[in-house]
Amino acid sequence: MIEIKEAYNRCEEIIAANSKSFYKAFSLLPKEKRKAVWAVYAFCRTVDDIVDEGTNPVLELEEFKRSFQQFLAGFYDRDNAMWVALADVFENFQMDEEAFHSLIKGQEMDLVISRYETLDDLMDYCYHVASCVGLMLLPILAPGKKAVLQEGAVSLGYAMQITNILRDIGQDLKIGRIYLPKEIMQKHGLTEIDLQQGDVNGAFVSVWEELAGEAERYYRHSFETIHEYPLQSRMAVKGAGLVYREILSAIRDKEYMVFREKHYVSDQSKQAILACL
Ligand SMILES: CC(C)=CCC/C(C)=C/CC/C(C)=C/COP(=O)(O)OP(=O)(O)O
Repeated sequence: MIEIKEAYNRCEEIIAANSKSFYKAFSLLPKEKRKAVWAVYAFCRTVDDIVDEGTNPVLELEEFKRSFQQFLAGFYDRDNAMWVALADVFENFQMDEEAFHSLIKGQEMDLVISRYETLDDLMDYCYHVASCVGLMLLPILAPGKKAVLQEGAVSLGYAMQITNILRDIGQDLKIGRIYLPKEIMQKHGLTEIDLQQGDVNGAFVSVWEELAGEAERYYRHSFETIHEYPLQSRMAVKGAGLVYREILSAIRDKEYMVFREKHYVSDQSKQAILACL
């Protein structure tokens, strides 16, 4: 049986090793909230890893869904840090179970869908894999404020996921996935062959910028309600949003070279953004 303190430590290691941006931004939270975010991150990472790295992802995801149902009924592996920490989170906060189910559904979409026809189709995917993370975190970040903050949390998830997609175009192509909606590619005359050839042509930049514009719009919309968060959480949420938004600038600075490289926000820029909050 793993001790609760040890369980949270393990979740901290998971977020620190996998997402420096989120780790840094959410370190601005008070301890109890920070630890809860680590546990939610560990849950998201586990589901994501099953889909991206599992040997039999369909089967493993089914198994994971069963484990989550069992967890909700109070039965879970006491040797598993994620479940132990998450059980503590569910005890201390009014967690939104539906959001957890929706996140899993989003990961299932990744197993069966590798192309998106319309922007609406893509946003439905973004809702499941990222906006739902916002809804999972909301009861921790802003207890009792769902009514006023839900829309902003969903928007921030949309914005971040579009950013993530625009950063990971090359990596996703390698595993056979194209998230850029066909209707937007067609509008600008970008073909799948251009993408496969890693051609940063005018059409590619137009598609990229159209989606970046969508992301920017969602970031702005989410920031409109930031004052509704309790003071303790405000800087962390705004910081996470600003740091993630900065990825778009980092890619523009590198002239949209997303096919062979992954662009990060430098530690210095992260520091500068967080210091200005
Ligand atoms: C209210 C609120 C806080 C809303 C935001 C919700 C949120 C944090 C969504 C995550 C979206 C996203 C693109 C995650 C990538 O994680 P990753 O681990 O792959 O990150 P990486 O970019 O560091 O690789």
